[in-house]
Amino acid sequence: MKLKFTKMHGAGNDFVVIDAINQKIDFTPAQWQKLGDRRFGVGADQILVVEKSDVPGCDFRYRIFNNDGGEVEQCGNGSRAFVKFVVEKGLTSARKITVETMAGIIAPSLEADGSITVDMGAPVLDPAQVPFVAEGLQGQPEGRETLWPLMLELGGQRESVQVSVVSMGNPHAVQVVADVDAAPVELVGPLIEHHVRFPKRVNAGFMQLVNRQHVKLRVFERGAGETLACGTGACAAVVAGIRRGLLDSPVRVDARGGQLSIAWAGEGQPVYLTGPAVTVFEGEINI
Ligand SMILES: N[C@@H](CCC[C@H](N)C(=O)O)C(=O)O
Repeated sequence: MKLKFTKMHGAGNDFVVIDAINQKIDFTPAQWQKLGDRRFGVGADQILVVEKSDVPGCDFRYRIFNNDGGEVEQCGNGSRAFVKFVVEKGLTSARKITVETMAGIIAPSLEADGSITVDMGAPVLDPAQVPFVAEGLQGQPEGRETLWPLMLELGGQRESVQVSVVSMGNPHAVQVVADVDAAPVELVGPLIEHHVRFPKRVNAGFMQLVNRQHVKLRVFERGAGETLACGTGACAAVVAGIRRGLLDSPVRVDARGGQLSIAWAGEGQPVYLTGPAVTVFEGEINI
């Protein structure tokens, strides 16, 4: 079939966005992979699908596929692209929408100046629900937060790293590093992503503290590798930093592909993600 798509990005985290309200979509994992493939397909970190929602009060349903073909629960940068897409395509005239995701309901708003803020919902902090297997491990209490040791096999050596575990609908393991540019993201990221204590795998964040309201962040994403920015990763990192008493809301997050801003008022409260969304081009592919 010929599929119409839009290529978009949010701070360099790139997406193929598909209107599945006006096109019939029933793809296999191999077809999602082809759309995400930078050589044999279009190329993207994630493929975002716009559908109608059956949930009362929800404007749309938002589905997310990593470029490895797997469907996942949430994507923060993608949610900004989502609202821009449905407004630009005339699928809604509202600028604030409610969107059903696999992880619950989120509410992105497109402002007149083009900026987009998303109510991402409250973070999940119970390790078992991340999910993270904490049994048998001794967490290190630090303020109200617990840091968990993760044992990694690095070139025949065993090394322990300390991570905070947070779910923003999808799982994150965040560690603080002294210098994010020197952090071994490509080496350590896959080991954390596939660590046995994360039964659904995990997104691995590496955060450098610049000051109490400014961090630098790199994320090795589950199912996509290192991306130029990760919206839920930025939310999780800031939540972890605030809980550890290292950061104060709002926090500027510098990713390699752009800048995000995260605000969080504390436990039980929603996380607000603000940043850009850009339409790059429209296309059609035989799939
Ligand atoms: N880039 C995203 C996250 C996409 C999903 C993630 N790789 C996962 O598997 O959970 C973001 O901006 O949040």
